[in-house]
Amino acid sequence: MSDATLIRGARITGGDTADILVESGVITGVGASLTAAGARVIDADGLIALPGLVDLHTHLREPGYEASETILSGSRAAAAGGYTTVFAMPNTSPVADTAGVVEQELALGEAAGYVHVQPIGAVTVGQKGERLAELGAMASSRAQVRVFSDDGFCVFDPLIMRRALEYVKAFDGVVAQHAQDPRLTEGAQMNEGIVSAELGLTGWPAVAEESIIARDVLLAEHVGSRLHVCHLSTAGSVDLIRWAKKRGIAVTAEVTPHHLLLTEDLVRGYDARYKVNPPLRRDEDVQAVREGLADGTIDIVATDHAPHPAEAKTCEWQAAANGMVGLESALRVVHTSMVETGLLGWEDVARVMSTTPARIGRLADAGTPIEVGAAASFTLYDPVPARTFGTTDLRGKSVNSPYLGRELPGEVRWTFFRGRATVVDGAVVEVVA
Ligand SMILES: NC(=O)N[C@@H](CC(=O)O)C(=O)O
Repeated sequence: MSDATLIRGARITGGDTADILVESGVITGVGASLTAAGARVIDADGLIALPGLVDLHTHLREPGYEASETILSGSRAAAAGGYTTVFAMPNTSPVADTAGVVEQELALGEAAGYVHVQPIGAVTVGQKGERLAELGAMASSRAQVRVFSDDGFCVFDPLIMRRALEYVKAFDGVVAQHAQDPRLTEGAQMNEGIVSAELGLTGWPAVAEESIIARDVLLAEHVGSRLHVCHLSTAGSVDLIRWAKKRGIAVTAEVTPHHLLLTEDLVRGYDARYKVNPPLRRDEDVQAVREGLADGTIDIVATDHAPHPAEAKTCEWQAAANGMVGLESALRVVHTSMVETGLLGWEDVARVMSTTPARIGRLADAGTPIEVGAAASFTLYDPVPARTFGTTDLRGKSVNSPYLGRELPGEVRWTFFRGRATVVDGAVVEVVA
């Protein structure tokens, strides 16, 4: 029997309409009026075909915090959002700071089968910031780690940061920095500014992010290495990255969907779903990160999907954990914040949510355009008008989404990972067959 799938009439990356033929996990045809005897036919009229999304910043919580998420549940959430690759942050228990842990994560991702789970290695042992982890061993392991981060913590010691930047050059790796001066943010609960003063909450000042970015772009220039800045959130940070790129420094930067849409004003209700690190910022910052993403200063959108159990979120603000789930909503949030505003077209969305994150993470077989010969990893997105985002839209283990009850456009209708459907007509498949 044929394993072929014929997708009829999708708008390729939001542009011209064409059929897509998939056989044995590979795209074997893109064009008008394709035929394939015995193929399963999918009517994609009105749907936008995008290369499978690639998330450079996901927290999957396994090993160690499986009550919040597992590699399997997070993979399902990813597929629901149109993703075919997620880079898993190392703040697990044990921390992913050895070849053994990253290989275990890789294997669990393969067993789940929904997306490629690409482990990120910790920069320092136990993410404690004191001495370098086994970066070389993780790079040469079966997981072939190329991205290293202590995300959740800043690599604060400048000498350790310098050594990490120097070390990863040997295998074309990149250090993804969580830019947060820990001293300037001790006890911080939200963005520092007028709202924090009104609410009497300890502030997280923009300068705590900006001063680390300034230091690190200079270090990256000094040692001639690649630096990636995680979840950039302030107007000043955008200016610094713009300056660094103009100077020829090899820096890339990401923004999260929530920093493209939400502001600190939401904290006024003390609903801990809006508590996140870095915190939601001012409207001026949201405008600046949108412009930065539109003009290429910011390279990518990354979710910072951070699942937490109900008890860590349905409590008083000060006791609540930082973090929001984001895999299932990311494309819809980018649709409303960047496409509906005219700041990005769908080709740009494919670039910032698929092609460039794969390139930064040095994954050759992810983020590839929808063309003959490429792996059949893509998503079919229906740009339907806004409807209420609800718990049925969430497919992971945790429900700490800031969008519940909010109107968002669009719907992921189908996702294919290496030729196999992971989302079928809006529903995540139980088992990837
Ligand atoms: N982004 C978040 O708000 N939370 C992250 C870690 C972190 O960056 O603090 C998490 O792992 O929960």
